[in-house]
Amino acid sequence: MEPEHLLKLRQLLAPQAEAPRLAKRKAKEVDEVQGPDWTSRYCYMAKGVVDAAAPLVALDSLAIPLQAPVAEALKKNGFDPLFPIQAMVIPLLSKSAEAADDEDSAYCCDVCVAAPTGQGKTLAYAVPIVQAHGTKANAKLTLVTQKPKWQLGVCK
Ligand SMILES: Nc1ncnc2c1ncn2[C@@H]1O[C@H](COP(=O)(O)OP(=O)(O)OP(=O)(O)O)[C@@H](O)[C@H]1O
Repeated sequence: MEPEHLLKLRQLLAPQAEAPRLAKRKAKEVDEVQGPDWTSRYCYMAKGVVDAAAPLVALDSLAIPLQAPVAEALKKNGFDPLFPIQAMVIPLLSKSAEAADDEDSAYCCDVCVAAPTGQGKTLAYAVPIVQAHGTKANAKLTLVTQKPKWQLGVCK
């Protein structure tokens, strides 16, 4: 019998006809996601949170104000208001970047952001990186992104 990981790999590489069935199963798994075990601070947003009823957040009302050039660039490019995940994650990561050297701070932590495709994760982590580098010559912010390329190919 084939080992499970090889079976999974084979399914992921299956021809297009297999894709819709696999995509459906994956979407179900997303609803039951468990937090990561490598950090106590993570943010998970349920599927469909960015719909007509979800409150968008005006840039100027963020818990921590953005640096003026960053806010200006976001507005100029049509990213005001922010999606909910951005309004949650940007202030948290900005504080986390500031507290990187202070191990006593509650914000000195890893942050895991998990949300279905299209919820605005890219800016949620990119904005704090730009901000951190704008204020500190030696900003300590490490980013690891996991891109489910196969899933994206099926969803989009
Ligand atoms: N605040 C915003 N206002 C308007 N459009 C936005 C905003 N934030 C992101 N977008 C747009 O929404 C789309 C989805 O955003 P993004 O690609 O960041 O989502 P994602 O969660 O990273 O998705 P994926 O998991 O596919 O990478 C993009 O076209 C992006 O330009």
